[in-house]
Amino acid sequence: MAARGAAVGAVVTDVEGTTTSIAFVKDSLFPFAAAHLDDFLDAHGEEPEVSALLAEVESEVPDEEPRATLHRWIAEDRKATPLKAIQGMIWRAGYADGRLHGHLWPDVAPCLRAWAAGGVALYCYSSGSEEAQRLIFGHSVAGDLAPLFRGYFDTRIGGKREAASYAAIAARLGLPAGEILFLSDVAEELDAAAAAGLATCQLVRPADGTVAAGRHAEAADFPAVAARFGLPR
Ligand SMILES: CSCCC(=O)C(=O)COP(=O)(O)O
Ligand SMILES: [Mg+2]
Repeated sequence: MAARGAAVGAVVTDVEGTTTSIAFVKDSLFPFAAAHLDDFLDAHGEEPEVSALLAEVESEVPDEEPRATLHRWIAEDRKATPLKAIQGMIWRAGYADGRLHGHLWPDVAPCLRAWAAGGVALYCYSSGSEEAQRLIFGHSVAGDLAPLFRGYFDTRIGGKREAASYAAIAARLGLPAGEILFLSDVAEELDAAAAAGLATCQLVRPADGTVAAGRHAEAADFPAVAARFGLPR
């Protein structure tokens, strides 16, 4: 269960299912990446950054062509770090020319603005790459929210269901773990954060069909998070 009483100095938020609808990620972002993967690899596959990511894919699945592995991983919604990095690079062009706009639930932007203005340090931790996180907030339906965030963490720091990842994030923030509030829709991620000493709150958004786990504080939207944890409003 979430710690109660310690003032929240920082909020670390998940994206899919927390700030953003699951449908946007699954029905817009992932199909966009799948549709443009081949063209992207044809154009950029020899560039050092991309070829290093392809080598990572190949080292994980040596008996399959990396391009086929990436297509399969997209279809399976695998949270594999090199896939996530390549997806972010593909989405970059879509956000830049207006084919993509980052979905945010309407309650999210006003709260993020109020929390940042009130001195709460905002961070993001998602399976999506750091670039994908900057893009979704930087090109959001509510405008450019990227300046509100002090930092972004992806699975390069560790998996979202591992307590060590949250301990590493707390160390990077330089705050006691109990003063950091982690928001997510996924109970196993919240379990890991709580095991590292972070305060936790599960976003249980009816529109996403999230099921309450019953072992963390719960909120249906960001204003309810603010009310529960005494955040600026
Ligand atoms: C950061 S936008 C892309 C989201 C994504 O690729 C993903 O896998 C969602 O994972 P999350 O950890 O935000 O639930
Ligand atoms: Mg999520």
